[in-house]
Amino acid sequence: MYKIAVLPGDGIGPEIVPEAVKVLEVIGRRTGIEFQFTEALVGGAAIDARGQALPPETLDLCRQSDAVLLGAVGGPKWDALPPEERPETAALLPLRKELGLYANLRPAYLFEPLAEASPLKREIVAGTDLIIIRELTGGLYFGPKKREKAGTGEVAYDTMLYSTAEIERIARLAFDIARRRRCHLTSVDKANVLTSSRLWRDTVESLKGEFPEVTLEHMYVDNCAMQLVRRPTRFDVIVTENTFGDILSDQASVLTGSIGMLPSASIGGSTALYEPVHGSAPDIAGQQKANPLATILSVAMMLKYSFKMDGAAAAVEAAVGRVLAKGYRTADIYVPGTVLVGTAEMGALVRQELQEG
Ligand SMILES: NC(=O)C1=CN([C@@H]2O[C@H](COP(=O)(O)OP(=O)(O)OC[C@H]3O[C@@H](n4cnc5c(N)ncnc54)[C@H](O)[C@@H]3O)[C@@H](O)[C@H]2O)C=CC1
Ligand SMILES: CC(C)CC(=O)C(=O)O
Ligand SMILES: [Mg+2]
Repeated sequence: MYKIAVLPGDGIGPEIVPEAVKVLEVIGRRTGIEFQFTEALVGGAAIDARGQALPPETLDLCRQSDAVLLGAVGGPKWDALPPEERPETAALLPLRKELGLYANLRPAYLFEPLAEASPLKREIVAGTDLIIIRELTGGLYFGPKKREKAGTGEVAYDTMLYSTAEIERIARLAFDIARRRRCHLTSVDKANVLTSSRLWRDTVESLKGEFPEVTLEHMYVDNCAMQLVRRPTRFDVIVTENTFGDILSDQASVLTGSIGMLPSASIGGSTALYEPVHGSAPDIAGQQKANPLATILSVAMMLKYSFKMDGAAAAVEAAVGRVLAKGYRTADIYVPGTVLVGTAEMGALVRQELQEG
């Protein structure tokens, strides 16, 4: 029996998360493995109900669970709160830090039927299969920060701070993942300007002797942003700083058709967390327009990484592939000639394929 903490959060979270839970229920029935789901409050929903974005009982539940499934947090309703109370900075970042989740795995894989859904040309995106390994508990989002009065105005700063140990552990993980894929690792930094990037580059470089089968290259983040849309198939594994990885993965999602297709796994602690790469999408929340596939593919990652159920993970991915091949699309990946469906309908189609497959 596996215990799963379910944190729907805000915006489209409560629409997409149930679809992923129901996929796990099908897997449970198919394999005889019991998944026990316990729901908890996080983000704006927790602020409204409990007065704090990450209630202690939510954190306790996550610590006691075998895996965490998260929707997304944040939205205009809570944007005016002081930074230390906002859903993003008071729930999401502390949750990742408290659980020790220093590595965020963000695969950008193009399901072939979606080549036309990308605004980029088919010949550019065809064959896209890369993974961004984003450092998740250090860097610019976690370094010392301040905003204060200065003269007639204000000054503010954030700090991109890394230790050798933090860079070594994420780099080793990235080398290891590259070793199991196509043996090509791109370390992305801004070492021509940033001191922390120079430490990053020196540290990654110092480890390459441990992984002789992996080809290592270094690339500046601005160039990487450009190469990603110019020739995405040149990339296999990308390892990078927290903020750089956050930005580059949203960009990489466009190669796959939509940000609604990009799953993620945050690992490194005793309990891993799985969530779509996108946010709470307040512009479409409550309208059954959200694409649940990023969240469904996130539970495929849960099956693989937390429960070592590689066959079940592959079955979920294959079911998603077949639904797309049959022409069903949520609005974000719709093109003329395909069949427009809503969030729950897309979830039901995946479950049907899983049951039949
Ligand atoms: N992990 C998390 O909890 C994250 C939370 N956020 C928060 O989410 C809120 C909204 O942020 P945005 O910058 O608008 O980013 P967003 O990722 O929520 O939305 C960006 C655009 O992508 C679309 N989109 C996102 N997910 C989609 C899906 N599953 N299906 C179809 N379309 C989808 C949205 O409709 C929107 O047009 C903010 O409060 C932000 O801080 C943002 C990113 C991650
Ligand atoms: C609050 C942000 C750090 C969330 C985000 O954009 C992400 O993790 O992708
Ligand atoms: Mg992001």
